[in-house]
Amino acid sequence: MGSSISKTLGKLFGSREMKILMLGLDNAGKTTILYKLKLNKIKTSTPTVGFNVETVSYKNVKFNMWDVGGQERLRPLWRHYFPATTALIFVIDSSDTERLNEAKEELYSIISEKEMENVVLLVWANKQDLKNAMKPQEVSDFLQLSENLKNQLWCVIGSNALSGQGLLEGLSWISNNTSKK
Ligand SMILES: Nc1nc2c(ncn2[C@@H]2O[C@H](COP(=O)(O)OP(=O)(O)OP(=O)(O)O)[C@@H](O)[C@H]2O)c(=O)[nH]1
Ligand SMILES: [Mg+2]
Repeated sequence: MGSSISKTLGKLFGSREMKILMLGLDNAGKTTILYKLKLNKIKTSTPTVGFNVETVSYKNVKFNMWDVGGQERLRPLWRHYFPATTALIFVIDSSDTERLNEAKEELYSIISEKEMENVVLLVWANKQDLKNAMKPQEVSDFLQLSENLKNQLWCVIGSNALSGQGLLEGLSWISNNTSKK
């Protein structure tokens, strides 16, 4: 009841709420991104075992952001977080070129799931501040999304979780590319 009233009010005032699922290999920067957006602070984080969830409000949208641990032994748990996801954010450490192929395989295994076929996909090519980081376009080419994702909206944006560069741009892209109904 309360939730349906708030949804109706939300529609009147143009605000929306959506579930965002943030995944990616361990050490990609997911938790750092979450708390930079939520608190504008760099929280020294240890690897996530389980998940963190925070609501980030931006431009009349409440993004309920789920950040799930990315260590290999935890990845089989990812699918439990799929239901009701509007947007998938896949975070990549652009300086970890040795594990880029592993990241690509994990990304494709997520988006090939039936439950995820209608989500919009944002890839944050993170750690752009590092000298050896691949540029967003290089990450994008490597992932071959334009060849393989014909029916899904997707975008690759460079980010630096420490300074916040690229983070709000990513949320804006999600907001602009999801239904306003
Ligand atoms: N230089 C740089 N370091 C970053 C950036 N983003 C995150 N880091 C660092 O990368 C390390 C891992 O960050 P986390 O946010 O814990 O990574 P995670 O993706 O949550 O890892 P799991 O919880 O194991 O899945 C930390 O030491 C962060 O400070 C970035 O944009 N630039
Ligand atoms: Mg984490």
